[in-house]
Amino acid sequence: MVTGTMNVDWTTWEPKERATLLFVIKDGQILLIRKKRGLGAGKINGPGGRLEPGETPEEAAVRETIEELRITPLSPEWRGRLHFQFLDGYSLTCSVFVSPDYRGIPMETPEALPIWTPLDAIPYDEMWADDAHWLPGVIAGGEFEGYFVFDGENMLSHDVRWLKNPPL
Ligand SMILES: Nc1[nH]c(=O)nc2c1ncn2[C@H]1C[C@H](O)[C@@H](COP(=O)(O)OP(=O)(O)OP(=O)(O)O)O1
Repeated sequence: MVTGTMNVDWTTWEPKERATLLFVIKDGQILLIRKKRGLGAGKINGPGGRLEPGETPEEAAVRETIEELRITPLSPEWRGRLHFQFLDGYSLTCSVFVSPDYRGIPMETPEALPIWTPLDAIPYDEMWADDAHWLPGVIAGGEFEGYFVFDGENMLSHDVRWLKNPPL
């Protein structure tokens, strides 16, 4: 439930939509995208998008990566779940996966431009504001649940709970 002061009761919270993010991490680099359309157009992120009816999050993460970059991510591992409440009432949950390998060659599509990025040079200032709070821990091998309130692109609150391998 959402109140005027935006205190969110996450125990009863239900997202309006479900989506995914997938990061291929290989040879000291992470495969990011410049998103060309949809929610967060212009930002750097991982490939991903909303689930289609009947899909599991893992199936959607693989499908979206094929659609956006023309590669097939291999052995995706579930690493976390993001919960976003927006002030305008929109809400979204997003399952995060990591793949250690892939088949194919990343290509630009109408949806995304692939950007191989060294792990020590991730451009957090061009990404959604929550990413800096959980992506370093995911790269370090952690699993998490993250809870965020946004006003448009402005992050109002963040709470990241590590389930496994919390970052030091
Ligand atoms: N605060 C946030 N931090 C983050 O890292 N990713 C976010 C985010 N808010 C949304 N996303 C990502 C998750 C998901 O991959 C994507 C959902 O955006 P959209 O609903 O626009 O989906 P797309 O247009 O990419 O795909 P379709 O569902 O195929 O239309 O945006």
